Amino acid sequence: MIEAVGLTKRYGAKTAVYNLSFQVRPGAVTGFLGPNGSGKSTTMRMMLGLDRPTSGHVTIGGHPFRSLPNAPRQVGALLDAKAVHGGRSARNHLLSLAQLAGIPAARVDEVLGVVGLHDVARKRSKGFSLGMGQRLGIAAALLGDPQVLLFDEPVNGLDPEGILWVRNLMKMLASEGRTVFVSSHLMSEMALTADHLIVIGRGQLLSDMSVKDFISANSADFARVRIADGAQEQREKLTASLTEAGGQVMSEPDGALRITGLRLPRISDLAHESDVRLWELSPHQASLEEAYMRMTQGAVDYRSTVDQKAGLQQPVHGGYGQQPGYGAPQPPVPEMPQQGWYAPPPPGQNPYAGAPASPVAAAPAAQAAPAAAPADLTKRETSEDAR
Ligand SMILES: Nc1ncnc2c1ncn2[C@@H]1O[C@H](COP(=O)(O)OP(=O)(O)OP(=O)(O)O)[C@@H](O)[C@H]1O
Repeated sequence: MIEAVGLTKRYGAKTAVYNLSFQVRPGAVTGFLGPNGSGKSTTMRMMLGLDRPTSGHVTIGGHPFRSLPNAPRQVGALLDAKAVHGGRSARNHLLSLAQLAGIPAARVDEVLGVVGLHDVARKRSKGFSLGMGQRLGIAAALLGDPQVLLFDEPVNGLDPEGILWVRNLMKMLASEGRTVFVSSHLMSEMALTADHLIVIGRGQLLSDMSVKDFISANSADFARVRIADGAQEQREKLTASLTEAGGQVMSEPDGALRITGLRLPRISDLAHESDVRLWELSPHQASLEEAYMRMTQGAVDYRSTVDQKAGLQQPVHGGYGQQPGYGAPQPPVPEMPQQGWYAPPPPGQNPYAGAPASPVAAAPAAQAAPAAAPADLTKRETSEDAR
């Protein structure tokens, strides 16, 4: 198990990590998420004794990394796949690591096989592609057959087959009872790989819960309703009836209706009572990406100025004449923001409201970051970064 308690790291005036406390348990894949610059790598470096906390501490199996006896056999990590002597072959690179840790040479060939690099094992790593470099980094992490594994962006640069392989590898390692802690920006991948999530923003804990709970806490389940193409009158009737019954109705880009606040049987009853024939009535849960975007948008430091729709938009009320399948103007059903990640808010929140003002405000009460955050956590001053 990995345990962080009050972990804080300052670089001069910059607070990279602030008062982080969490546990990473064995037997599960724990995803470590957060926007660029939120402190994930700094946290992992502190776990591995590569950076010293300003305050607080982090232990692995109850010990700080630096006092673990024969650490490479207990903890394997991939932090930076490029940290390899390019003039060495993959095999020699692993052999030198194995020698330092007292690991038999036979294990090197074993892990080369596991990561699929046996055919290029004697080639110099400087000629390796990004994905091959990642595989070599993963091989190094597996070398000591450790119980605890840390991976910083392990699928970076991997092709679809490689991504699938990493996914299965992580799950297999966890199913063997190991502690697997993995950072990634690929939400769709995390949704398939992780059991549990630790989410940080600007160095502070935003969330520590299962993937399922995370999605439920940061978005509402919704129903999708589709009625016959061109059935304009029916659409209006149904929208009015659903709204009257307390539902929130939004129009999806293809003309389907997205409904929150009403359960499926109720929607079905209301459609029946309104004499509206449905082509689709289906339950949906928001994706991890949608829930993540909703939770972290207040903690994003680096955002393109080209993105005119940063944050949740006030829905546009108005015509839908150009929507496919609808020749006539459509009723004034609010449109969903035209971003792929729009998620309805959790129950009880106004679906038309903007983004939460801060990551602290967005965090569930039990997981909220400390109220008294240092001043520089609310403002990113990139010029101070001395990396
Ligand atoms: N050695 C350092 N000196 C000064 N500032 C640093 C140092 N290392 C990290 N930082 C700063 O601390 C903050 C957190 O950085 P970190 O690399 O941990 O974030 P991250 O979540 O891993 O980001 P990314 O997702 O982009 O990899 C950033 O503002 C970064 O510039």
